[in-house]
Amino acid sequence: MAGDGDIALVAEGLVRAFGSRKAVNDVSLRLSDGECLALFGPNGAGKTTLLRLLGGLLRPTRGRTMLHGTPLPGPSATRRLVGLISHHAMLYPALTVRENVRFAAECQGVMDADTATTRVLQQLRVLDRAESPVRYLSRGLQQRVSIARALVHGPRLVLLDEPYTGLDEVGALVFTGALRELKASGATLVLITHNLAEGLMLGDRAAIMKDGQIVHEEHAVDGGFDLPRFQALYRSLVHEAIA
Ligand SMILES: Nc1ncnc2c1ncn2[C@@H]1O[C@H](COP(=O)(O)OP(=O)(O)OP(=O)(O)O)[C@@H](O)[C@H]1O
Repeated sequence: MAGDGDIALVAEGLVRAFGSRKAVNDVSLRLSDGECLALFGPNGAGKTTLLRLLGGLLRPTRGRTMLHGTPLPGPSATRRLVGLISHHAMLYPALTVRENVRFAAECQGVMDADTATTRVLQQLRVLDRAESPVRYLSRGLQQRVSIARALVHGPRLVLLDEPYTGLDEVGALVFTGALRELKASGATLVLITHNLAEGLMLGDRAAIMKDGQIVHEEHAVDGGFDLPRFQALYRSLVHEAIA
């Protein structure tokens, strides 16, 4: 699309219906390289559905998503640019940490899967457990391995659905560091979290979803957000939804 050179992700008029219910109802977004959108909203607002549409993991009922000018879901080369991190570890429990991550690297066509695996395990501070079968790891460590697996191929669009669930303080810090590095390398991030402080810390932009629509969006000012003001705004929108 002309003029969209630095726009990594463009979503236009996305609608996704399940039966007669529209889980996502006319959402448009434009995200640049290195930008992080923090996405908030009450349960059932449509956040996960939107994330899956943005990653080309779900086909929209209407509208389209373009990643660097290529429609999603697109060819596998384009799909390889996407990494999804959720709070479900979805690892092979009998395989070791290294085997799980290397297998993902190989499936994603990474040239030197061994080196990439070691690098990402080091980044997530789980290299010392590389030869342990995943089933012997605590839930928090399993979550770090699942993050490593999602990042091993160096995705340019990283979709995060409540990724901090199950991480302790150290795990959360290590993970935040990894996300900052990703952003600095130019990856585009979309982060769903119910923790406003956490989301606003990483986000350059913040959006609130309600009933399938983005009802509020704002950019960070001077590199940050006014947390108390945003919390009050969020509560007023969500309480209005409950009333
Ligand atoms: N596969 C599906 N089939 C039918 N309905 C679905 C499906 N996936 C999602 N929905 C419905 O779409 C709506 C939005 O769900 P979604 O999971 O996107 O919300 P969410 O904002 O991520 O919620 P939460 O904060 O609870 O994770 C809900 O009403 C949900 O029941």
